Amino acid sequence: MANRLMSRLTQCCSRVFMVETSQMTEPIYFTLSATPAAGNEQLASLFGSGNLCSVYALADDRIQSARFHAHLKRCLTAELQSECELLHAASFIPDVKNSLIRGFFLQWNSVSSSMERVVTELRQKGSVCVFSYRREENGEYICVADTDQPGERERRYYVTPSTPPSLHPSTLNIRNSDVFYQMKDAYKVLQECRDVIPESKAVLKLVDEQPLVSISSHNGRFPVIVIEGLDATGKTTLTCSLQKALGAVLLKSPPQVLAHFRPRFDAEPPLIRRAFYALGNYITAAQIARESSHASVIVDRYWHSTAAYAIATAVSGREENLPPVGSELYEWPSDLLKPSLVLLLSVSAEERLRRLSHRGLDKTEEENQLEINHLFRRKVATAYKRIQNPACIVVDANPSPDQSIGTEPNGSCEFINHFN
Ligand SMILES: Nc1ncnc2c1ncn2[C@@H]1O[C@H](COP(=O)(O)OP(=O)(O)O)[C@@H](O)[C@H]1O
Ligand SMILES: Nc1ccn([C@@H]2O[C@H](COP(=O)(O)OP(=O)(O)O)[C@@H](O)[C@H]2O)c(=O)n1
Repeated sequence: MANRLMSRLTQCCSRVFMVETSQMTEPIYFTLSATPAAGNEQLASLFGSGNLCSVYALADDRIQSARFHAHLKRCLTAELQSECELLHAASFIPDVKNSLIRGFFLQWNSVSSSMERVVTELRQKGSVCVFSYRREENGEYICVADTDQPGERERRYYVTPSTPPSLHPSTLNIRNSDVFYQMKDAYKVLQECRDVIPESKAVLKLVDEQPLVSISSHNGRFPVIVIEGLDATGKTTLTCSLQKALGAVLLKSPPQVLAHFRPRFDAEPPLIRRAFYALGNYITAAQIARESSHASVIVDRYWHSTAAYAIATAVSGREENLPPVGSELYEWPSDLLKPSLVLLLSVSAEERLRRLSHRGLDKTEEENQLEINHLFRRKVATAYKRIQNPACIVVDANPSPDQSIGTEPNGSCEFINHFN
């Protein structure tokens, strides 16, 4: 099986390979070709020192592939932490959606017995594809890959520099791997996981029990206001105040009925985790449709959170790598109930950290990452603001609750004064 999948990686001449040497710089791109080609500075820096190989986890189905990729990362990180540098790598076909296959690029300097052992063990595994790289004395860069061709154990390729694609390759797989634009697509992922994650059945049952909500179910009798923002921007504080002030019903996404499943799905790779949160929005939508017929509804996080976090996590590296403004990836799902208003609470990085430190609650792994990773936080904030139809109105949430909260200079309304 792995050999067949390996062919998918190597025999396709139009495939481009990418190695990310740091979060802040442009990845290194190259192709594998049958004829020698001149290198460039980037390849020289990559091949400059030590031993190199790349590893891709491959399986026939997407659930196995996603879980195996996460497993491989855990193994490589645990086994090789001190001995080698683990870089993110990927292979893709430019402009071809869902062609991205993620992997790792390993760089190690000395002759390391555990590196040799791990690489040999990986080669023997059915679902791992390993490429070795070296620089020849004549200066050519060579990649050696196993093959499944009769009479041929391995094949040599010349590593050839490639120009960066116009859109960052991690955007190729977002649709239906990180963000789901119809309920049936997220539903399908959890259906495919039923055997490996039994909790999926219970989640699907909860989804099935909800009455079907058409996007026009919210007929506007009572307003539905969604409050969005990064952790500790004051969503819970504001939603509670609004609930009291407006006599509104308070809902959240994911809904309470899914709360105890979250730790289970938070531990899964993005494909499964994001499908879980996507389905949560549809359960919340059914609750919104029900409640908004007799009262105003305030919702603590909804679709904007699901999409913004998913896109910011899926897109590696710099903020510029995010899908551009107007990309179809920021569209609202065609079958998800729309709120009347979405407010995005925005606080400065300093104020947010101050609030987090006062709160002292347990934080999810992702939130810990947010705290140390300003770049990721900026990407989430930018993705929030690019989501369209409905777009969110940015609210300056820096003032304390007893001060007025207005919109940011580019915002469009003075939303609420003295919400306490
Ligand atoms: N406007 C505000 N000014 C100062 N502190 C605030 C404000 N809003 C919330 N807080 C405090 O910041 C922390 C995070 O607020 P919370 O409402 O739980 O945020 P979220 O729900 O967005 O994670 C809490 O300790 C809360 O008391
Ligand atoms: N509607 C939602 C809500 C949360 N989420 C995910 O859940 C995480 C934050 O949810 P949370 O409930 O811990 O956040 P707070 O409301 O505590 O700030 C984000 O990192 C998202 O990945 C989502 O995908 N969709």
